[in-house]
Order: sequence, then C-alpha cells, then structure tokens
Amino acid sequence: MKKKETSYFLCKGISTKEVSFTNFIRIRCLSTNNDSHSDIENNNDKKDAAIKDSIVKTVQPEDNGGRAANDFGSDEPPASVPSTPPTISPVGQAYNNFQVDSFKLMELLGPEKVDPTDVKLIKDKLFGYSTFWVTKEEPFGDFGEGILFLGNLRGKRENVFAKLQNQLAEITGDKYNLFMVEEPNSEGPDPRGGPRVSFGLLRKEVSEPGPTTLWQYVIALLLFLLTIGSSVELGIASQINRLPPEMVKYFTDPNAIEPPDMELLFPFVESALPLAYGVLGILLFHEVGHFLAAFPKKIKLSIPFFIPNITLGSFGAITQFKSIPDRSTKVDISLAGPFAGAVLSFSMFAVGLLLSSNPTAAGELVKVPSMLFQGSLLLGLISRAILGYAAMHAATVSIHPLVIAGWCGLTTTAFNMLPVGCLDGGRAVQGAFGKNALVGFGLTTYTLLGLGVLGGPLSLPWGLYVLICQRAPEKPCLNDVTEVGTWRKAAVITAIFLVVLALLPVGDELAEELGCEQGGASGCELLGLDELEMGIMSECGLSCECGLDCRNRLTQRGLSVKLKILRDEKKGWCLYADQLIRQGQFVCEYAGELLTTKEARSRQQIYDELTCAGQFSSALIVVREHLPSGKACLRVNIDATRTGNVARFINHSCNGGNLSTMLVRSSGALLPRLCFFASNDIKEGEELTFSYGEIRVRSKGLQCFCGSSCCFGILPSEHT
Ligand SMILES: C[S@@+](CC[C@H](N)C(=O)[O-])C[C@H]1O[C@@H](n2cnc3c(N)ncnc32)[C@H](O)[C@@H]1O
Repeated sequence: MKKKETSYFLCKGISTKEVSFTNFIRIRCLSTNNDSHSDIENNNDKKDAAIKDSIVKTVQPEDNGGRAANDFGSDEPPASVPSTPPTISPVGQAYNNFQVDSFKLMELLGPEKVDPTDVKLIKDKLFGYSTFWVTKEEPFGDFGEGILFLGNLRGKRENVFAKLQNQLAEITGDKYNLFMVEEPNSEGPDPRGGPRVSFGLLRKEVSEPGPTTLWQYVIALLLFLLTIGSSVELGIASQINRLPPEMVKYFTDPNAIEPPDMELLFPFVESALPLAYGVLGILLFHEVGHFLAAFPKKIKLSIPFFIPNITLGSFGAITQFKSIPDRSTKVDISLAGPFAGAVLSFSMFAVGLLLSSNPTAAGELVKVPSMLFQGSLLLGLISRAILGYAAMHAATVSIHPLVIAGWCGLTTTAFNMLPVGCLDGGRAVQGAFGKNALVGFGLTTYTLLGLGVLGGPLSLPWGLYVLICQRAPEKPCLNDVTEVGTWRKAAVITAIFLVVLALLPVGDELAEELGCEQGGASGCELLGLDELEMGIMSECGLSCECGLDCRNRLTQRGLSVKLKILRDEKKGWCLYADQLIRQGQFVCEYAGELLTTKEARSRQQIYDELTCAGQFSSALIVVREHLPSGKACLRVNIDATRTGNVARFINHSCNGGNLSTMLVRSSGALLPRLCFFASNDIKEGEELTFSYGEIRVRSKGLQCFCGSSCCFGILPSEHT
C-alpha cells in the first residue's frame, strides 16, 4: 500500500487546512483529460484502479444532470432539469467543465468530506417535492469537499431553509452545516422573486474554524506581547522633541548607521505608557464590540490575533467568525467592533483636544509637528475647530497624549473598515451588498491604496497587510441569500463614507486654510520662523513725524557693526563678526524679495531641485505673525536667494547660535521686518548663527555641520 503523504496549505494566514496529497493528484486527473490516463496507470493501488473506472465513467458526456439525479436511486417523481450546462460551485474550482456524481466524488475526497451514505440519506429524506427538488449536484467548499444541491425550490426560501435545517439536524445530528446560496450561473431570477437558490452541505469541522489549539494560543499571546511593544514604541516616538539628539538622528537620518545606545530610551518608557494603554484599550474595546454583538446570537468568534505595527501601534486583530446564520448578523458583528473602537477613540481624541488648550493639563502636553494634522481631512478639521487656527499654524502643536491615542485608534479603525477582503469593512459590504459588490469595492480600495490616495504614507503597509493576511473574503453565511434591510445598508455606506474622510489626507491649499500648512511641497531648504520663537517690537515709522535720528528707529539706519563673509568647505559662505558685538546690539535686517505664498511655493520647488543637484543654497524664509484673535495669521515670505543683504549668509546652529530674531513693526508700514540682535556678547572673528527652527522628522534633510555639542546632524527645514 502506498504511503499517504500529507501537505499543508495556509488558509487565511492563521488557520491551516490539511489536504491529502494523493487526493490532490486525483483531482488533477479529473480536471485534465489528457493527462489523467497516464497518471492513473502509474498507480498500482486497487482503490485507485476503482477510481480510474469511476473517472472514466463520470466524464461521459451523456451522463447529464437528469440522469445523475436518478442514478442516486431517488423514488421521487422525475425532476425538472435545468437547461444550463453543468456549472461551477461558487468556491470549488478544480472541477471545471465536469459533472461528478457525489458517490464518485466521495471516493476521491478524504475524511473531512461529506459522507456518501449521508448524501443518500439526505437526498432521500431531506429534500423532496414539498421543499426543494434536487436535479444536480456539484462540489462545494474551498476544496470541493462539500456538495452543492441544485434544483427547484418549492416554497418561500426562508421557510424551506428553516425546515431543511431542522430536518438535517434530526437526520444527521450535529455533523453538517447547510448553506443556502445563490445558484451559481443561474439563468435568471426565481419566478417568485429574488435569486434562484441552491443548498450546500459541508461538514461542521470544514465550514467552521476548529477549536483553538495550544499553538494558536501561544501565537496569539506572542503577537499580543509584540503589540504591547509596538504601542510602547509609539508612545516613545511621540516624545520626539524630548528624545536625545543621537536617537533622533539615528531614526531620521538615513546616513546614520551606527545604532545609539538603546538604554537611552529607558527613561522615556514610563511617560510612553499612557499612550500605549490608550492604543491597547482601543484595540481591546474593538474586540469586545465584536464579542458583544456575537454573544446574544450564540455565534462563536476565534481568539483575536493582534498584528503589531510600529506607526499606529497595531494593524488591529485577525478574528474568525464561526457559522454566521445570515447576512444581517454578518453586518452587525462586523460593524460592532469598529463602532466600539471608533466611539472610544473619538472620545479620547475629543477629550485630548479639549485638554490641549486647558492650562491645568499644560504639564502633560507633547509637541508634535503640525503637519501631522494633514494626515486626515476629518480629524484635521475637527482639530482645527477645537484647537483654533493659531495653535495649528505654528510649526509644532502641543497636544495631550490622548489626542495621539485617539488619532491612532481612529486611523486603525478606519483602515479596518476598508471594504476589502476579510477586514471588518469587507465583511460588512459582503453582508450588506453581496460578494459581487465586494469585488468592486475591493478593487477600488486596492487602487486607492496603491495610488496613496487613502492613508498617505500608511497606505503601502496597509495594502500589504490586507494582501498578506486579510485578502480572502469571509465564508458565506448559512443563509447567504436573504438581503439585509435598508438601514443596515445605509449604516455600511455611512461608515465607508466616514472612513474615506478619515483616511483622505489634506491637500496643500486646504491645509493652509486649516492652519497646518507645513505639508505639501518638499521645501527642504526653507527656513521657518513664527512668533513663538521670536520677539516682537515696534518702532517709529512713516506715520511718525520724527526723523531717522529718532532713538526709536534702531533698525532703520543700516549696518552699525563690522562684519565679514568667509567661505567654509562644508557650510558654504558664512557671516563673521569683525568686531566685538555686545549682547542686545542690533546686527542686521534680513532683507530680500517679498513674495506671495504662491510664488514662494513655486520658487521653493525650483530651489529644492537645484539643491538636490548640489552646489546651491537658497535663503527663503517664512515669517508668521498671528493676529491677537488667533483666527488669522500674517505670513511674510522673504527670499534673499537672488536679492538680499549680508543676512543671507547667516548659517544655522542647533544650539540656537548667538543671534536672536525680532519681528519689527514700524508705524505706518504694512508688513513687519525681520531683524537680528546679538543674544550674547559676540567676539571678533566669531561666526554669526541662529537656529533655523526645530528639527522636523524628515529623512531627507540636509546634513548640518554647525559643530555644536547638541547638533542633530540634520538642518531644520520648513515645508512651504
Ligand atoms: C541662508 S543660507 C546661508 C548661507 C550659505 N552658507 C551660503 O553659502 O549661501 C542657508 C544654507 O546654508 C547652508 N547651511 C546653513 N547652515 C548650515 C549648517 N549648520 N550646516 C551645513 N550647511 C548649512 C545650507 O546649504 C543652507 O541651505
């Protein structure tokens, strides 16, 4: 007797399905007419010889549907035979173009298949003239391990299905699941209305994920521990402004290869925990939502397998449903998880935003780049409404950690509600609109993720996650035919609409309206200053009667200190003091062309390209002055690249340098001017420097050679 080999096929990434290797070869015989003969002749096994006979018989063209029905020994009157050629089951593809009678099929299939004696029993006792008249059988299930009974319905489909389910339990006990599915390749709708239906039979252990094994518990636990780790990592990363420079440099500079001492991160773990708890709480709440919807209907769910993700803490969890009775239940359970996760996330997000402007919570706030708010149209608009224009218009925004936890939770929820594959959104769409609709929704989702239209930089990892772990659609419901009501359809569409709004990044123009105008053009050279980093002073001006000798016109008389320009190999031209400059002394104005924001953006693009090509340094600076109302802001773009004064040669220093910036308003002048003052005594021969701004987390920043002990290694840059 030939030894039976066994191979394993990965099913949905987590559960494995055992398939007999010899059976697999036989299936190949069936589907390949020419090869089948030689394959069989090589087999000495007696059983295989019998199978060979059966195969030769079953592929006879005259062995049509009507004949096959009678061959099973039914005593019932002759069935009406559909005129359609043999069809393929919705899930079993290996039997294309062949009609195989179920007894022969049983011989070919392994132990998890439908028992041939049960098939006879079912045909004799279950189906009949008053319920469903069977005319034909086909393979059913992922590997054709079940039977699909095609025929004519003799009553209201829901009533017939309920009757058949009860009778099946009486005849065969708890062995099988009966499915009511749309008839594959049906010629037209049922004359009574709705689609024509067929009934599929699968063994319970095939149609439902089996009991959780010890290994699955171990894997689930390991994944959960990793997810805790990735959530803590997210909490640490959110404190980027406080992290040691070498750490930031390592994570932001692609040229930094030498890993820093990871022990440096330990002091930040404790402060990372609130955010990690928030992210984990949302994940668990999501699963509780699924469970609460499933429990009253006695539907079992598999244990959740959390998938860690370094950007958001987690991708969510892979959870399998067991025997969903109908499409309404599928929609309810699918929506319940994201709904629960979204409610908790949104509460955290909203409370966090309110706390962000509450002085009592000032000590808990963390600074994040305002460009982060460009990641989501919906969440960006809400943040703008609560925080106000002024707060969002700064380079960094101080927010409560709850905002980050809520944001990550809402983003993860939105991704899980994408209408594709076995994600919650995919299951909800499949339940509400059927599996054909899911194909359309799925293709659109893949396209939008592929183009980065949804989710921006997160779209690639999510697209890969779906393709690898959640690609296959959910199994059919037991009653996969009865449609869901209008409100469930409306709920699914509303959810998907909100998902799109949440995952749509904000365009540049709108970002400016919102306040978070840091995104958009790459702008790797632009220097950005706002009022948080500079003082404001007023001087006499055009509308005053005094002259230039007025003591309140300090910055209007030109240079009063001796300066020199020298070339440095790494930094290019540098400005030096050629005399001692006392602390507080006016040094120079930053003069240049005043540009509109549009012009500044288009020039910046050109400057970026030239900089990337090398040997070019631009000197475009943006100054923002917030109006007292906080509702608007004056933006001044000064470009000293082509036309300017000595100030355009002042280089950056990560330690703040020896110059401070002042926004000087002269009475009668429309726009303020940017002026430099000595922030400490500056010796003759010392280079004049100031801080170009905070380091943004960007991988493509230019290398900094300021030489200060706290150098980040990257030049700060501002997006236009
Ligand atoms: C306003 S310009 C300063 C003058 C410039 N060094 C030049 O040769 O024209 C800004 C540019 O100077 C260079 N730069 C300024 N500070 C630097 C630093 N700390 N390290 C390296 N390059 C620096 C960068 O190329 C930057 O884009």
